[in-house]
Amino acid sequence: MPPPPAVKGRRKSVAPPELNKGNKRLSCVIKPPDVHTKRGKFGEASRPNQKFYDMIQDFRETLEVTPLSTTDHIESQRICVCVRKRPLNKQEINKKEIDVVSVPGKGTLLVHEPKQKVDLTKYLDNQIFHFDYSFDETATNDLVYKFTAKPLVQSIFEGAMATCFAYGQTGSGKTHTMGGDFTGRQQNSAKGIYALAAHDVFTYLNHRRYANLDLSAYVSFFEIYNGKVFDLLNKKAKLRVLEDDRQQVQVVGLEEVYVSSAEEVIKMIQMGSACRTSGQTSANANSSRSHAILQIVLRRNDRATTLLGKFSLVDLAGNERGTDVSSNDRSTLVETAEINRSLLALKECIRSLGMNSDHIPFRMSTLTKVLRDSFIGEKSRTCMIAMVSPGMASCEYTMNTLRYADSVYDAMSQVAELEEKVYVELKVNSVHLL
Ligand SMILES: Nc1ncnc2c1ncn2[C@@H]1O[C@H](COP(=O)(O)OP(=O)(O)OP(=O)(O)O)[C@@H](O)[C@H]1O
Repeated sequence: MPPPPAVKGRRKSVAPPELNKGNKRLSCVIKPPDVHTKRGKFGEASRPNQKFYDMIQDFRETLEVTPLSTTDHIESQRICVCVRKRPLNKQEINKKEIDVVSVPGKGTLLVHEPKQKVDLTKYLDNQIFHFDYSFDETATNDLVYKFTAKPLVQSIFEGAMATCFAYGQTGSGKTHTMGGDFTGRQQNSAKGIYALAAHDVFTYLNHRRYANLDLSAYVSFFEIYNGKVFDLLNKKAKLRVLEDDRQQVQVVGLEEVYVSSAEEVIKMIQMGSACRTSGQTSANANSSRSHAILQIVLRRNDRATTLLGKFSLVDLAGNERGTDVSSNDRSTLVETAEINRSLLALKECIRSLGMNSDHIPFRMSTLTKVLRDSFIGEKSRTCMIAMVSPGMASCEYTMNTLRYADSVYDAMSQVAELEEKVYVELKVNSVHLL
C-alpha cells in the first residue's frame, strides 16, 4: 500500500477500479474485481452477503498491515483524535455478520461500505480515514491508554485542564474503554482508562519532581442526562449548574471526595457506576443516553485548596441517539435533541480550542458548560477516542462516528498546516534579512 497522503485529515473514497479509473494511486491498492466468486469458510449459502465478504477479503489481501505497537513514538499534542475498532461480538459472529472495517496502519482506518449499482451489481465504497492513531480489534485498553490519556496525566501536574472523550454509537466500546472490562454483568474497573489514569496520577503524586507542590487528589463522578446533572457519588442527587459574573461555571454541591490511592478511585468508579445504572430497567439502554464524567482534581494543600489541574474523563452518550428521529415519543425526542445539541456543542468547542478562537461556544449545552475550563487556556489538552463497531449492520453509524471525528481532526490539521506555513515563511524572511 502506498504511504498515506501527507495532508492529514482528508477522507478519500476508494471506489472500485471501474468507478475510479483516473485514480492511479488508489487503483494499485485494489485488485481487479473477482470474476468468479470464491466460496467462503462457511460456504456461499451459510453467510448472508457472501459476495461482499469475499470482496472485502480480497481487498484486505492487498493491504500492508502495520498495527500500532507499544514501542511506537507518542507525539505530544494539544488535541489528539484517535479511533478504536472493537472485535465482532458473539451475537454478531453467530449471525455471521461481515466485518466491514480494516485498520491497516498507525493512523489509518478503512470502511468497506457495501453498495449496489442501479443494475444491481454489488461493489464496495472503500473510504479511508486518517487520525492521529487507529487501534484495531486486537488492541488492549493498556495500549489505547498509552497513546491517548496517559500523555495527558502529566499535563495536569503542570497546571493543565485535560479531557479525554469516548465517542461512538451504543455498544461500540466506550464504557469498555473508559470504565473497564465486563465479565457477565460484573465490571472490572481496574482495566479501564479511568483506573489506569488514576494509577499514574498517584505515581506522579509520589514522584520527587512534584513532591514540593504539596498536592492532594480528589474525585468527582457525575452524569448528564437530558441537560441535567446527577451526582453519582451522592445517590444521584440532582445538581444545578451556575455561572458567576466572572464566567466561572460551578456544579453546585457536587461531591468531591479526597482519595489517597488508585484503589480508592476504583472504589469510587464502582460506586458511581452502580449508581448510574441502578433503578433502571435496562442498564445499557440508559447509560447510552447519558454522558458520564469522572474528574480527577489536583489541589494544593493550602488553606484555599487551590486548584492546580483537572483531568475529565468522559463516557459520552451513544451518538446514534442523536440521529435516531424515528420515535414519536415526546421524551425520546427531547432526549435526542439534547444529545444532538451537546455533541454538536462539544465538536464546536474542541474546534474552537484547536483554532485558538476567542469565542468558545460552551453555553450551547450543559455538557460543554460543565467542561468550560477544558476549552480555555494555553494549557488545555484534549483527546477524543472515536469507537466503532465493525459489523455491516452498524456501517451507517460507524460512518457517522468517523465523519464527526474527521471534522474535528480536519480542523486541527488545517491549523497545523497554517502554522507550518507561517513558520516556513518566517524562516524564509529571516534568511532574506540575513
Ligand atoms: N475492544 C473490545 N474488546 C472486547 N470486547 C469489547 C470491546 N469493546 C467493547 N466490548 C464489549 O462490547 C460490549 C459493549 O461495549 P460497551 O458497553 O463498552 O459499549 P458502549 O459504547 O459503552 O455502549 P453504551 O453507549 O450503550 O453504554 C460489552 O460487552 C463490551 O465488553
